Amino acid sequence: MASTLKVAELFGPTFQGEGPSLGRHATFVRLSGCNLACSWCDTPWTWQWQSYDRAAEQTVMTVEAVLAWARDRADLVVVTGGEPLLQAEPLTELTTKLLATGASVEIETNGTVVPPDALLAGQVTFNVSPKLANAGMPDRRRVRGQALRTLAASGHARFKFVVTGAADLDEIEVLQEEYDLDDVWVMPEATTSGRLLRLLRELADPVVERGWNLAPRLHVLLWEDARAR
Ligand SMILES: Nc1nc2[nH]cc(C(=O)O)c2c(=O)[nH]1
Ligand code: SF4
Ligand SMILES: [Mg+2]
Repeated sequence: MASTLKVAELFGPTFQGEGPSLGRHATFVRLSGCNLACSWCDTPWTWQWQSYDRAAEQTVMTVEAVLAWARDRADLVVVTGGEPLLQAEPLTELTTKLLATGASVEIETNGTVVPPDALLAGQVTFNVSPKLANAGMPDRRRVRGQALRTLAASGHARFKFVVTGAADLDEIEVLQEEYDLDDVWVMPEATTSGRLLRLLRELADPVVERGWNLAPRLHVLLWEDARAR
């Protein structure tokens, strides 16, 4: 039987709006389902089935159909969610086939799931966003040592933290020390350009002092909270 993925949205080309590849021409595969429940989640239609109609928001597609949609659409394919690693097996098949077309592939993950060896061994880049206390869940749920250590040791991960103010930064420092995270990016929690700019200005000096990277959310600057941009 053909392997399938639960898909929330296919969109692009657009720009990678977050993290170290910010500004790159990219196309997006947004997978459905998440194992966390962040209070400020900007994609609740991928998992919040009390508020969203699962039958309307989730489409089961074959890996081949997703591949046919994504291939040759952009040099960079970003797979996001939800939490894409909840579908590790078909995700590995999809990304392996995408890489074989010559595309670069990034997976956005919340850093709580250990990727399978076949995915770690390949050329996929992981944009890992471990969640801080500001997401409103206990740390044992959102911080998973084995997953963070495996990702950090893979040589294919960079770490992007969603921050609601400068007071969150000490928490990142603790995680950086404990899990040996060497490529730290800070991103404001904002779905409007006004809040985004205010937080960027608040964060700039303290982030530069700590030797970290700071990036906005380009799609929010351009299109505010529009879906599928
Ligand atoms: N343009 C754009 N860039 C993104 N980078 C990560 C995204 C995400 O939702 O995970 C995202 C998104 O939704 N849009
Ligand atoms: S991990 Fe991402 S998709 Fe899941 S609830 Fe948190 S912000 Fe939303
Ligand atoms: Mg997002």
